[in-house]
Amino acid sequence: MTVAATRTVRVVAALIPKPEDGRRFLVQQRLPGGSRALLWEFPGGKVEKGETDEAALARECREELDVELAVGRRLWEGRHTYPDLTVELVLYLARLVSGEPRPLGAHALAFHTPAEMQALPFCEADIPLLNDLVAGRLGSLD
Ligand SMILES: Nc1nc2c([nH]c(=O)n2[C@H]2C[C@H](O)[C@@H](COP(=O)(O)OP(=O)(O)OP(=O)(O)O)O2)c(=O)[nH]1
Repeated sequence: MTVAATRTVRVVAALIPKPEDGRRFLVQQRLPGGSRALLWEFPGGKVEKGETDEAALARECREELDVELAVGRRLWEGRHTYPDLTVELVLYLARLVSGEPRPLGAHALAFHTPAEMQALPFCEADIPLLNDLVAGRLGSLD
């Protein structure tokens, strides 16, 4: 039996605290119809060739949310293999510098606490991340 190797992509994601409310963070619901349809995720996307993680995250959030971000420290990194794709997921702390998030590339946007996120249907790659976030294992999020 041969097992086809899936494509591997580096995906950067942002943990963005709600302004004036450090307990809640921005999450987005994926569009219907595509891969991982209607599952929730952190804003971000694939890193392009020659791009830094920080530049990719700022570009994705400009394109998908119409906001400018200040990207801070790396919080978490993990790998997950879906049937179609292997994702190297890297989460960064980020702050909104300007703009109000708009769902330009998502079905919905919401601010939630980590415990509330655990009750949502989230992308599988994020489950260990959410466990660490809820348990306070990502360190200071200020
Ligand atoms: N932005 C983001 N993507 C995530 C997370 N968790 C997770 O599994 N992913 C997956 C979903 C997508 O397959 C991929 C991100 O690719 P993308 O944002 O460019 O979205 P896309 O719809 O073009 O992706 P795809 O069809 O190629 O899978 O990583 C997350 O927390 N944030």
